[in-house]
Amino acid sequence: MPLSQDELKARVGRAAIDYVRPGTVIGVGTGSTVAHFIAALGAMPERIAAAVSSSERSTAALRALGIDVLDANDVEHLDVYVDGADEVDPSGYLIKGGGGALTREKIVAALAQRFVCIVDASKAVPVLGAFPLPVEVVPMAEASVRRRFAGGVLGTSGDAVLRLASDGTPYVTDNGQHILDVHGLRIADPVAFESAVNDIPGVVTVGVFAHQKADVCLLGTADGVRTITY
Ligand SMILES: O=C[C@H](O)[C@H](O)[C@H](O)COP(=O)(O)O
Repeated sequence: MPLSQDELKARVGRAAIDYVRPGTVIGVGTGSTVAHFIAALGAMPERIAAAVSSSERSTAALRALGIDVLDANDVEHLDVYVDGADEVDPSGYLIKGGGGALTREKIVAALAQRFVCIVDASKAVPVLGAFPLPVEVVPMAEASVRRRFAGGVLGTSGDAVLRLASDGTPYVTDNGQHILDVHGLRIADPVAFESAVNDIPGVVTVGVFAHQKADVCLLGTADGVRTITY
């Protein structure tokens, strides 16, 4: 029987423990794949000293396991940051933010020496953009940012849709902002594209992680966990 997507996520979550040195402070991402990594952290015989977390959700899960969570302002440097992704391309460039945590994820990733990305094989793509690109925006800029994507950014245009919560109201991030999910993009140059979107007034963070790309990707496949180093 083929392995379920969740089992592939669990395998890479457990495999990422090999990149964690006991006694260090590490960065922890957000999402269903990271939930498996957090569970594995809790089971480490020699524990980490503490974590810096990228979301309220991950903070709660870490604290429930007795793991200390530090404020990012009190940490200058992390050995490693472990997080999932919505898409990963052959260079280790990512789309992230499907779970809404992109801004804090980028902040914590930027503190780390090494970004270990954990994904199941369905996330590997030749070119970023099939997954609707999350863009965190200040609410008063939603219409102008939407128009900018409709008009095209670096030769690719898309339909930016306001993300809604389950009750139909706008989804609100941990930072009190909204998210536009941009459909129909084809991101040929992730580095230039990330910078171009960050320059649009009202954009808090774009979910392209090119300046904070993965250094290592643990890809969960039917044949086992594949390690890709960029
Ligand atoms: O905001 C959420 C994050 O970027 C997640 O890492 C990403 O959406 C992947 O999530 P999952 O591991 O649940 O597929």
